Amino acid sequence: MKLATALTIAGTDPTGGAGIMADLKSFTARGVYGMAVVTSVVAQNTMGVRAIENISLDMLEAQLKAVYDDIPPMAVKTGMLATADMMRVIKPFLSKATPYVMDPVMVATSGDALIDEEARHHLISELMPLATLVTPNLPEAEFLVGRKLTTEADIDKAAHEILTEMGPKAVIIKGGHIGADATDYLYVKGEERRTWTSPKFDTPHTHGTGCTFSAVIAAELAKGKSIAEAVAVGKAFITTAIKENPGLGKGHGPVNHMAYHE
Ligand SMILES: Nc1ncnc2c1ncn2[C@@H]1O[C@H](COP(=O)(O)OP(=O)(O)O)[C@@H](O)[C@H]1O
Ligand SMILES: Cc1ncc(COP(=O)(O)OP(=O)(O)O)c(N)n1
Repeated sequence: MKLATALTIAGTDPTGGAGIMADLKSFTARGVYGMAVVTSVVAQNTMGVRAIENISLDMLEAQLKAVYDDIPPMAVKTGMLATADMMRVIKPFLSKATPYVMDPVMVATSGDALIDEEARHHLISELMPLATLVTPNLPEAEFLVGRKLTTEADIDKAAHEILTEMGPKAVIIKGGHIGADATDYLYVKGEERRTWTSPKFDTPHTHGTGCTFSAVIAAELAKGKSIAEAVAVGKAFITTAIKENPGLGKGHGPVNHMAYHE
């Protein structure tokens, strides 16, 4: 049986809610064969981040070569990339020929920083031009354009700036942080804006929502879906996953990767 393949390049979460663990669960839930390259080992749980140990650059490259020499992925997703040096190692493995979803992870829900200042800028200048889709939440989009975004018009303007000045094919700005609903705004070069809205659930269990959403989109792109089709599945998946969260942990609990069925 032939399966689509997807690779995540990201950090870990030993409690399984975010990072590589959430990505692999999401790939599997969407029927895609998942592979994973670890960038940082993160001692974290639903209450916060306790310690971070970055993988050496040699080991990072060795993992990437092991994957690409054997099973080149049909889509790639990046999450936590802690330093600019790590991005320099990863960049040669990314190509515009393979769909690439960049989740510009900067800070965990707990408020802990996951990547350093130089890395934030390098993400924009070096990796973003290669991305098929970039998936910032509102604070990440604000960092990208360097100003506060409070209205829909602000979001439109920021998205056009990201597309024209930073070079990805598409950007989706996730609005979980503003408004009464959870509305996400997708902008694909040369196409009309599209939005997806779901009810905003009043729950603390949103750990790993960004990881899960972007991983599902990468899985759908690996199957050959269009960006808009992939986002539609991502939105339906994450909405159900939050709604049906398993209520685990003492802080911001994880979502349910097994709840969504088409
Ligand atoms: N409380 C919530 N209820 C419903 N959907 C949510 C909620 N929080 C986030 N989402 C959705 O989950 C997806 C991932 O969002 P995330 O990266 O966490 O962004 P944000 O930080 O803006 O919430 C988006 O589709 C977002 O709209
Ligand atoms: C290793 C690792 N990567 C990313 C995150 C952030 O997860 P994300 O889904 O963006 O959002 P929250 O977990 O902050 O909801 C993480 N915590 N750990």
